[in-house]
Amino acid sequence: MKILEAVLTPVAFADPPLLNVMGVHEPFALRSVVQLRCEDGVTGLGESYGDAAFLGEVRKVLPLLAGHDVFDLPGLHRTVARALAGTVLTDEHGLIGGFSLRKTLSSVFSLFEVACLDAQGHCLGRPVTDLLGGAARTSVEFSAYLFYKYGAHRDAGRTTGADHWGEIRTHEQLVASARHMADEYGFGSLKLKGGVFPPEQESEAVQALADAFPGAPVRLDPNAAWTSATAIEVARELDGVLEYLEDPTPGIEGMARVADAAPMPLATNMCLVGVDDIEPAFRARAVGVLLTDHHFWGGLRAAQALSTTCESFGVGLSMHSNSHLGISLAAMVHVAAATPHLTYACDTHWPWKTADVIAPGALEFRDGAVRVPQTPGLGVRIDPDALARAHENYVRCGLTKRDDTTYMRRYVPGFEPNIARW
Ligand SMILES: O=C([O-])C(=O)C[C@H](O)[C@@H](O)C(=O)[O-]
Ligand SMILES: [Mg+2]
Repeated sequence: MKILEAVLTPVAFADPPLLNVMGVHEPFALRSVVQLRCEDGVTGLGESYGDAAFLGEVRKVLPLLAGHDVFDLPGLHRTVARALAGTVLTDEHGLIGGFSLRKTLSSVFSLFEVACLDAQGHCLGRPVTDLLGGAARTSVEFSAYLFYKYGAHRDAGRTTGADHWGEIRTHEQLVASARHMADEYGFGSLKLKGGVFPPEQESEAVQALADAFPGAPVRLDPNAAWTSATAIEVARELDGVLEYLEDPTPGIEGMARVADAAPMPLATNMCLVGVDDIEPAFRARAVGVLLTDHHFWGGLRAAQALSTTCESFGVGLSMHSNSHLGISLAAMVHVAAATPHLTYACDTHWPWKTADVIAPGALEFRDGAVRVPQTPGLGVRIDPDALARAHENYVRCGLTKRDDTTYMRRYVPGFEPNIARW
């Protein structure tokens, strides 16, 4: 099954003003959509990051794909490596850890690997899960991803685009947002994105969530906003309340110090973000739960392989998420379904978006889980009108990278990221 043409469409979709350690989400989140047009009318879909630097690397690969067999993934890897030739992509936010040649290659390869697997599935008439060795589960559980947020966006001093969530700052507002999400999606576990307010406030917020949802597992992710001493203090305070504590402090060494004293496991999508980090992080016992993400781990097969690695070392495994659309959710669901050692409900930003590029109906949440599509490939199709609208958003919004910190300065002049602030 040969690729005839690879088409890249940069897209943007409305994103609420969600707060994190780096600042606040801008009015649009950027993504890339790739369509591999293949023989026999087959199209393979992939989705990933949409900032200009990433798109620039993806564009180097596009012209090399015509004639490539979608079943030759090692050959695809060599082609991508050749096209990128030593580039290291960085980002402004560092929310998914450090940068490296390998991570850059893994990120760009992933976009095309997913699209090839989708095309393979269409060619064979089998879902992607089957191509990954079969389903370990028929549905994939997700947690409610809670954020503090502003009530509306700010466009050069003007307040615009209020959303139905309203402001989320107080414990009451946070619990109400969790209730809303749990009612609408049926989520059984909760994750709070922290690193926004002082640790005492976020610790009390977690307690308020635990009180409001008795028995529901709760996680807190301050994205390395704390020193290791503070992290140990908060971890002890939340003994018996938190299912796991995610990236409380920067670096493998700091995480190891906290892990040694914390009563609950530490999870990460920041200090262990590629194969080169596995040995040092596991040796230091810095991590109890690895949050994989096929977008930067090198595709669905590389993410799936972490199942064996983590199980061998007694480390739990779950999944990280950035703002994403339906092609990515489908990919996340298929790889999670085909990952035997998946030990916690996965993350998704899904509830925060209001539009998509895929035709509705393929992916639905029931009781906090998405049923694994049984149709060929990823099981999702592009809605051409929706894709055109999302591309128009991209052109009109004028954003070329994610920069939560600069945008935050419209709300808080002089704001600096909260990394290791407390
Ligand atoms: O678990 C995480 O660290 C993330 O999901 C990082 C994200 O970028 C999140 O903080 C966000 O979207 O603000
Ligand atoms: Mg995280």
